[in-house]
Amino acid sequence: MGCCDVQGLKPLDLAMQEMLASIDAVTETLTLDLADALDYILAEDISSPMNVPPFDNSAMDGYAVRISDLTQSMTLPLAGKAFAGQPFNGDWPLGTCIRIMTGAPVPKGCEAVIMQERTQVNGEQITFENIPPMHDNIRNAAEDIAIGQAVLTKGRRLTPRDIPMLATIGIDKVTVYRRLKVAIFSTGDELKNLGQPLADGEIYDSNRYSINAMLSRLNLDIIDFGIIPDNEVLLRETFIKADAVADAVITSGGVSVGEADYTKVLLEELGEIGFWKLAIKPGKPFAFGSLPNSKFFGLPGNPVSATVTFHQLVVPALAKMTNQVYTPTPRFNAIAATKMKKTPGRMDFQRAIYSVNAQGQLEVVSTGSQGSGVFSSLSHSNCYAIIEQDRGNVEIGETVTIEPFNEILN
Ligand SMILES: Nc1nc2c(c(=O)[nH]1)N[C@H]1C(S)=C(S)[C@@H](COP(=O)(O)OP(=O)(O)OC[C@H]3O[C@@H](n4cnc5c(N)ncnc54)[C@H](O)[C@@H]3O)O[C@H]1N2
Ligand code: MOO
Repeated sequence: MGCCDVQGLKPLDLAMQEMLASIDAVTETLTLDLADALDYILAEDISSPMNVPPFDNSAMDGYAVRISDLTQSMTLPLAGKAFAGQPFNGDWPLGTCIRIMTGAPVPKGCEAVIMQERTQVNGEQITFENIPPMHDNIRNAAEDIAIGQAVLTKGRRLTPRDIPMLATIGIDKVTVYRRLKVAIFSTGDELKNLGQPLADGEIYDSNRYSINAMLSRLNLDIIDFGIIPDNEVLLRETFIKADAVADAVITSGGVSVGEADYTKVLLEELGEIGFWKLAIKPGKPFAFGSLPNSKFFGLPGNPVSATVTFHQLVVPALAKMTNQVYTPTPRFNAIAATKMKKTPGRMDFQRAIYSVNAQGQLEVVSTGSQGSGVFSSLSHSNCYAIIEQDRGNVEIGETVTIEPFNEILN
């Protein structure tokens, strides 16, 4: 078949390629006031309708001068004032200077602005310490952005840096893609909601908290169906309801091979399996597929596996669904300062802590137990140590790839 390794596990890069290729992005757009557009995905290219700054203006509070006047005399009488928003529009006689404030348009003929700290003021007579270079302290029209220049492109997620950029060029409405609707539920008879006492064999549902928290970092609508017990009829009903209202359905649990693991069976019955079983650790039984109206992401029940697979696979998939031009999180080489146990066969996303050592090098230590149920290992970490599929144990001093956590986990 050529798609999988000997254990029938699909390598992560192949799974990512297949998953992203099968995802269609939403096409519906809406027009929003700029102030409401944070975190939406831009559905248009934006070029500037104006120059920024729109006019030559002063970078300092001081005095507008002509250089030729200063070569005659270092003391010039004052001939007027220019404020930001109140330009000097009068006649500017030769041999005089104009008082000017930061941001005020420079008067016609001005060759430099001298900051007031470099002057002595004696009534209306201003004495300058030295002759400045041409154009000193003048901010040129269009030096930031020229009219017609490309500013932001389609597919950009609007950040707190982009909103003021668009305000600067006078854009008050933007066309963006609509928010995704994402349905989530946890499966498992053993799961209880917070606030309820635990009977023997029961645990709290923490996966919906991690999925909800990570989804909250993205700009989308969450429809939470709660905990669904391991009951095929109830699960089928919930799959159908979730698919009817959402663009993406995300579940946790029930994807393994146990007797109560119905997720894969229902996905096969109601839709189509894209893949199931990846060569990654944690997260081997991650399932991806299509339902009639939505894409389906089945996260493994183990809490670390659910978080890691959501972070590594579902976040890029949701980005594609919203038309976002997605930039992968940067990875770096670091020196292992502890041993890391690893069996060849799957790509490990071990939980680790990176820091800069006394020699200025990146170094990484393991957070200890790497069990998929040991959530404290993730809670204490600040990065993944990503150990290649075919590699074995990592010894102290070896180089290992790290991925510091991005804004989804921080
Ligand atoms: N015979 C095999 N058994 C298992 C395999 C396997 O290949 N063969 N894979 C293991 C791996 S790897 C994982 S990961 C898990 C995945 O199992 P499921 O997705 O079916 O999840 P569950 O069995 O429902 O639960 C696993 C574990 O996680 C706890 N859990 C489930 N949901 C939640 C939740 N919402 N919040 C907190 N904890 C949760 C659950 O109680 C179990 O302890 O399968 C292995 N087994
Ligand atoms: O691969 Mo499972 O996700 O280790 O726990």
